[in-house]
Parts: sequence; structure tokens; C-alpha cells
Amino acid sequence: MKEADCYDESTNGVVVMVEPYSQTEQIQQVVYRILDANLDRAREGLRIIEEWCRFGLNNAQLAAQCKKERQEIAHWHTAELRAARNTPGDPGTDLTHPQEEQRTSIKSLLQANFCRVQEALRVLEEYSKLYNPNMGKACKQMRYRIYTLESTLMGRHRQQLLLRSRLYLVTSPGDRLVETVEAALKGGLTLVQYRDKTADDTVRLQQAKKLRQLCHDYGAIFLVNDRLDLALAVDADGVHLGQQDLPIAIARELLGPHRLIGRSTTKAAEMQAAIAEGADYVGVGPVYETPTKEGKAATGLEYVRYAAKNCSIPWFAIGGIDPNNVNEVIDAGANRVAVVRSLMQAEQPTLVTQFFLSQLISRMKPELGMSYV
Ligand SMILES: Cc1ncc(COP(=O)(O)OP(=O)(O)O)c(N)n1
Ligand SMILES: Cc1nc(C(=O)O)sc1CCOP(=O)(O)O
Ligand SMILES: [Mg+2]
Repeated sequence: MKEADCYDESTNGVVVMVEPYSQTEQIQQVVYRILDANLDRAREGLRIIEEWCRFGLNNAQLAAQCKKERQEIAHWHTAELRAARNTPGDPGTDLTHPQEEQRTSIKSLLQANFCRVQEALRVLEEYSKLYNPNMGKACKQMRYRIYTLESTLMGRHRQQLLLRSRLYLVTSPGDRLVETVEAALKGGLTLVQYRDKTADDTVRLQQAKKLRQLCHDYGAIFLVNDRLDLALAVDADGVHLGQQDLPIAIARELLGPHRLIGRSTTKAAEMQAAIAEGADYVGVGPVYETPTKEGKAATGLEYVRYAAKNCSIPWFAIGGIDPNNVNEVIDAGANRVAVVRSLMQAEQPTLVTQFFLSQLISRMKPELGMSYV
């Protein structure tokens, strides 16, 4: 190979001395570089995920699983692959997507890194076929394990966020739907249910898509009322089902283990059945009569007191709750409330959200009935 052949613009005119490789050897070096770079990418991405499992979730088992995968990647990272590295001559090191510079939530950070690991493993799977087919097979298996890890971790993330959510906005239709939800998210809301009993499906689909994106931009959970098909279509975090809606077992089968399922309850038997069937949370109400759910008799504060003593999963008092009566609902034992009108009809949804949250957080009581604390 002549020296002139070695001139590389990416090294700013510095002539890189290379061995006189044959064409086959040059291709081999390129494959080695690809493998080297993607082994690094996969390991780095896993490390970022591992740190969240360890410090964010305090979950030694998930952290250990990430570490094991990193070690497997390290095992395939041989000296000859490392030796092929040529960082100064790599035109890709300066390429960053604007979204890489900004992550809006832990969830989006984790998702981006899962994506990075899976892409790297896919590249490794293909190019290893030219290097070591066993490595290719191992990377394929690893990629499947990472998919499972992702869905487990995202499920845990949802559960944790649900636990931390004190205020739940159930939407009602209106011209300012998206603006109102966003204003509440700005006030610290972390849980939203899209509820529209009358719109056409085309409208519902479009609104649910928009709200799902908005909620995820703010790191909030997005659920869909009644409709599993819509929840799946927009990749929502789950559904809310009433006593007349689909059974929880069927919803679980269709949604898988990691999405959330909420159930409305009006009495002890319904609550205990929902828990036994695997609901992630229950609605407790209507505490007060409400025009939003006309004709449904109020359960009163007695049922709230029952929930406080006996409910082993997160529960939200709902029905007629507003800034004037929220303190008596809290006094009856509620640490979480769900509202429609109080936020959807508020002139200043951000401020009302902040008010509810300040009351709920500052007056929170130990969760005696909870099985997970
Ligand atoms: C949080 C929460 N609790 C209860 C309900 C009511 O659900 P359901 O009984 O199915 O009535 P509709 O909302 O479908 O009219 C809810 N949506 N959210
Ligand atoms: C949708 C819904 N479900 C209820 C139940 O008790 O199951 S009460 C309710 C409406 C709550 O609306 P508002 O906050 O405007 O009173
Ligand atoms: Mg329903």
C-alpha cells in the first residue's frame, strides 16, 4: 500500500502509517472496529441502566443482572478487537442527535439506553458472523434477555411512579383538554387518565396519542379509561376498568404483566375482589355525589375509612372531591385522590394541582393497610 493511500481527511492531514494490509485484511480490520465500538456501546448503555437499578430502584437483583450481561460482553471483547480501535479516525465520534443532549425524564433516559444496547447487540449479532459465529449467537440471546429486562424495569418504574402519585387527573372532554392537562403536569401531576365516553374513535385515538406523549414528556403515567384497544394502540401505561368493564384477568392477558390496571370499587367486597384479581390500584368512591357520574350513589367517608385500614394496594378516593373538602377526605385516611372537575374546570389548573399536592403530601398518614410498605 502506498503512503498516499493512507491519507485520511478525518485526521486533519496527518498521514497515518499503516501496515501493508491486503484488501481482505483491511475488511477484517473494519469488522473488528465495528465489533469493538459496539461492544463498548452495549457495555456503556448497560452500565447506565445498572446504576438506576442499583441507586434509583435499590434493586440488587436487577443490578446484578445488568452486571452479568456486562461481564458477558467483556468476555467477547478480545485484545485483537481492542487493537483495531481508531478513535481519532472515527468520523462518528462527533455525531450526536439533539435528543441525546436532553432527556426529559428517567424513563426516557432508560429507554434511550435500552435502545442503544439493543441496537449495539443487533450489530454485534450480524458482524460477529464474519468473525465468530458463537459470539453472534450469544449476542442474539443477550438481546432477547435485554428486551425482557426492559419490560421488567419499565414495569417497576410505572409501579414506583404510581406509588408516588398522590393526585390523579381523570379528564373530561373540552376545547382546552391538552392545555389543561399540561398545566396540571406543570404543577407536579404524575398520573392522568384519558376519559371520553362519547367522542368518535378517530378523535379519541388522536387525543390519546397527544396526551400520552405529553404525559411521558413530563414523566407522568398515562392511562386510558375503559378501552384496552385504545390503550394498546397508543402504547399507554395501562387502563382503568369499572365493575361493568372487562374482567381484570382478561385485561392482564392482553396487556401483559407490566402495564397498570386500575379498578373502580364502591364497597369492601369489590375492593377485595380487585386485589385478588391483580389490580394495581383501586378507585374508592364516589365519596360524594357528583354530576360527572350521575346516578351513582355516594359511598361517603365510611368507605374511605375502610380503605385506609384494609386496602393493601394504592387507592384513590374519587367523586366530588374539591379544594374545599379534600381535607376531610384526607382526615378520613386518604393519601391519594382522583378528580375530574376540580382540575378540568379550574381557571388555574397548575395552582389547583399544587394546592391538592401540598395538602396530600403534608398531611400524609402511614399506610397501615398497604402490603408493600
Ligand atoms: C380512578 C377512577 N376511579 C373510578 C372510575 C370510574 O370507572 P367506571 O366505574 O368504569 O366508570 P367510567 O369512568 O367508565 O364512567 C374512574 N374512571 N377512575
Ligand atoms: C369517573 C368517576 N368515577 C367515580 C367512581 O366513584 O367510580 S366518581 C367519578 C367522577 C369524579 O368526578 P368529579 O371529580 O368531577 O366529581
Ligand atoms: Mg368504565
